[in-house]
Amino acid sequence: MGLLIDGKWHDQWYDTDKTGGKFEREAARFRNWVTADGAPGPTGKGGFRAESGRYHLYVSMACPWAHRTLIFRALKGLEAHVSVSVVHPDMVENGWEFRPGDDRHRDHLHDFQFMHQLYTRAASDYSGRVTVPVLWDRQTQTIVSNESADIIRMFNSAFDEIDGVNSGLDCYPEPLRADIDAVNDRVYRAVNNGVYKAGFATAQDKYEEAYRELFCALDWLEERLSAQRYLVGSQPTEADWRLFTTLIRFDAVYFSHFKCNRQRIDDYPALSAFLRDLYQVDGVADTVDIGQIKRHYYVSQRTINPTQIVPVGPELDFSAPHGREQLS
Ligand SMILES: N[C@@H](CCC(=O)N[C@@H](CS)C(=O)NCC(=O)O)C(=O)O
Repeated sequence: MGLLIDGKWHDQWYDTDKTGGKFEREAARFRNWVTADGAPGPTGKGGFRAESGRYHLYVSMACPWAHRTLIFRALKGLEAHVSVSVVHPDMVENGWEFRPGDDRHRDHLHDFQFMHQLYTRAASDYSGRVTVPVLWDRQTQTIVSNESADIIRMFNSAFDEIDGVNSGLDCYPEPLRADIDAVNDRVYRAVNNGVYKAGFATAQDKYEEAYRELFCALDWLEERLSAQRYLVGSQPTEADWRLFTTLIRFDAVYFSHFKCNRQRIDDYPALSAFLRDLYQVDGVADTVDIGQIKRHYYVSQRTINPTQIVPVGPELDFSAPHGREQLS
């Protein structure tokens, strides 16, 4: 675990001293957008036109933020148009790594050994954390974006004119945007990032604050999902998928490793059925790898789990019936 300073790798854990033990996530630095015609998007510069075969996505199967992008790639039928490389789940002194020679964990474009080499290829003096996901442009040899919230919006619509893309699916429909944004905002703060705020806190009060905010939000989501099948509207939207990637990791990792242990998702009737409902959407199960998820957190975060022992349980069955059809 470390970061780049002026293009040089430094092995260091998150610095929570200056924030009194509170974990604060660093903002992503590459914020350009792929658009249908290459015009600039909401941030960054233009020149990134949606083209089949031009872009490459770097992910970890363990990472909830990268997971969002894999789900959108699958739902939108982008597999043939946006290629993927997967880093190895162990993220230790060199940060995210590839394993040249291991086809499952190779950098298919450069055969780099470390993810930080990709960042310095894009910006030789880069300072900051080296995170996944990354959307890479083969044409200009740079990082388009390392912000998952933006990448899923690009995948949702920018490639729609390309043959074979599922252009009929819109997970961020115009009339629902304000509601989706409002749900996203709370879910991000209290749930997606909330589990990390609890797990990475180095002061008791900061952990407890995050814990309370997290379960208060999960109670609110449970109530909302007891009356409706999806968080906003009558089809799954971005809001559902953004919640999904945290829920699927919760009982296996966040409950124990991050001490988010008031209750499991399995103990919430609506949230657990909602989780199974989304898991059973075509193409989604293939994006879920519980083995890599557990391995990454328990092995990589040695300040939390110094023995690096990976728990065997819990038993999880996301394929069981969800019974939520009648809520549609
Ligand atoms: N804002 C980023 C956050 C991505 C992120 O923090 N990814 C984690 C993995 S789950 C990571 O790569 N962490 C490495 C580090 O912080 O050094 C996004 O949503 O794309």
